[in-house]
Amino acid sequence: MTEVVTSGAQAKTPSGWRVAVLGAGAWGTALALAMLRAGHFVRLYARDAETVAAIDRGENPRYLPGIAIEPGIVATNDIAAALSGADCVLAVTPAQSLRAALATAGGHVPNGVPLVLCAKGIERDTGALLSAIAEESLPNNPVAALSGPSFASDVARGLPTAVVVAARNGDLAAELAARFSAENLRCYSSDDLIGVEIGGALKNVFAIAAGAVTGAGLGASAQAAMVTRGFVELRRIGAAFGAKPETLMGLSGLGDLLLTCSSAQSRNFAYGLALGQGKPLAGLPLAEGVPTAGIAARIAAERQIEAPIISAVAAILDGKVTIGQAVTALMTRPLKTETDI
Ligand SMILES: NC(=O)C1=CN([C@@H]2O[C@H](COP(=O)(O)OP(=O)(O)OC[C@H]3O[C@@H](n4cnc5c(N)ncnc54)[C@H](O)[C@@H]3O)[C@@H](O)[C@H]2O)C=CC1
Ligand SMILES: O=C(CO)COP(=O)(O)O
Repeated sequence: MTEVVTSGAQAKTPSGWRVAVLGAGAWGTALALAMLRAGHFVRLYARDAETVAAIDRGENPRYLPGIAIEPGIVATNDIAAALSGADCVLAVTPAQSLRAALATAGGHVPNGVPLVLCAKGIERDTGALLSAIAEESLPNNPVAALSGPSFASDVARGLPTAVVVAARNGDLAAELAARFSAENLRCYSSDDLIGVEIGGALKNVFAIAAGAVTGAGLGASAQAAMVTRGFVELRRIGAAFGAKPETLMGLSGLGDLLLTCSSAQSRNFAYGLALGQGKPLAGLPLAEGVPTAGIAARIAAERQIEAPIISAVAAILDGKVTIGQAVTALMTRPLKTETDI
């Protein structure tokens, strides 16, 4: 599976893989840089020629403004060229575009190579987890997920970051984690694919809630209460899907909640902030929690899982209730034992 490429900036170490990254937005570009630094030969697929040209110039101003893209990444808008001979594929489109992206990529992904899902979300129309979409779209490729507290700009700048790589096969997860790790990217491994996916998908919904709490001026105490009780909902939904509780206590659950519920650098938090401040929402950058909130609320209702914060976020986003009404409803719910998970 490995090949030593000896020419120019694309030279790779003997242990380097040919890694294809699908999606040249903020996270795809950051991960392409991380893979390059880990010694891999990287091809980055962008749908538009403009992004390819920008990356060739050493920048991606639309998605990672102000960050220099090191030479060595081969950008292309030719999907066949991006995937030809790949040892590993990273899918880094938005969650709602994954199915379409894999349909385009499908015939070009070499059989048997791992497909690593790097998006965070649940498919709005079907309720499918991204691993289910991947296993359906590419049945001949083992599926993994990379998740955890990791802002694209931090990773692109090479700041120290820890993530988790999960696959149903723990040996595959460990191999991917070892191959992806580099000086400033520490990858833990896990065999709890579903737990890692659910943590990454649902934290976005709570990040919107956290932004809204801040934007509406409800105070730091409300913020802490919301994140804590949100975590309870995450654990309930995770349990219903068979996730291990310790996974949700890890980087892809608690870790990413801590990051994105406390920083306006998070696009989901920023979306909630604008919502709480009554500012316009149109034109804001991708906030994966928006489509995920509605479907997560539906899944919770169908499975009779108590998830009042997720339901409140979905109802606010649908314009069915105001933030004030949602807070009143949450505060006046029947009292209960805290440990009643
Ligand atoms: N930006 C971040 O800090 C992080 C993002 N993520 C996750 O990664 C996913 C992608 O996020 P970003 O890259 O930040 O979004 P982005 O909005 O910066 O970029 C999305 C990219 O996907 C491309 N795209 C959309 N549909 C496509 C398709 N069908 N085929 C090929 N490319 C397609 C777009 O052209 C764009 O370049 C999201 O699920 C997000 O939650 C995860 C960790 C960190
Ligand atoms: O998932 C992320 C960091 O771990 C990025 O969060 P946002 O999509 O909210 O910016």
